Amino acid sequence: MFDTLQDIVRIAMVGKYTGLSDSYLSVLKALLHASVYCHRKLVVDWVASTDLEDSTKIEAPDAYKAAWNLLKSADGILVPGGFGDRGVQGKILAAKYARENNVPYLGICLGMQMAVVEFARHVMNLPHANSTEFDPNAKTPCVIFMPEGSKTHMGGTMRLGSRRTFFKVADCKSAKLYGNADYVDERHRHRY
Ligand SMILES: NC(=O)CC[C@H](N)C(=O)O
Repeated sequence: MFDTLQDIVRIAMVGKYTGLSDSYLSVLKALLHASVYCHRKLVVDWVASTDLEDSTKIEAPDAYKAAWNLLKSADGILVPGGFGDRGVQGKILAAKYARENNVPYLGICLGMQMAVVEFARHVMNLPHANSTEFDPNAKTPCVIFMPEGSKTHMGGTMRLGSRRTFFKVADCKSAKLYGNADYVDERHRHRY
């Protein structure tokens, strides 16, 4: 079926492990299923998020240009999960580009958290907005350590596995995405 598809859909995958597609295997499989459903031939362009950053413009201008060209030719931008602050600025830049240019953006875990930081900084005019994962003393924390976790036991404290989330707000956009459900069971793997 995949081989018969003609029209291409380009997805820019902006992450850290660009040389290691195994770590994003489930994301790639989901994209493949979704693209076949939409009768599109999936092309995934891997973009190292650090290559989108200003420092790369100076240190490796060709890599910077190539990364931005890939991002700009994408039909959709996906920023998957991740840990650690390397490449985080590039993820924020990708989210900003997507928002300003109306390119569909899917942020998973860290990718979603960075879209929140981007929106807070550039739309809500909160320049110090950050996740406390990257700045524990952030003046405007907008992604915070989950109170049920323990700061002293890293690794063992992640919110892992299925968890029920209730939609409590009337006319809630997230609830609509889930067909106006009262609650949703989602898989978690994060500390913030
Ligand atoms: N799965 C993830 O992407 C984790 C995001 C972030 N590092 C957190 O711990 O919340």
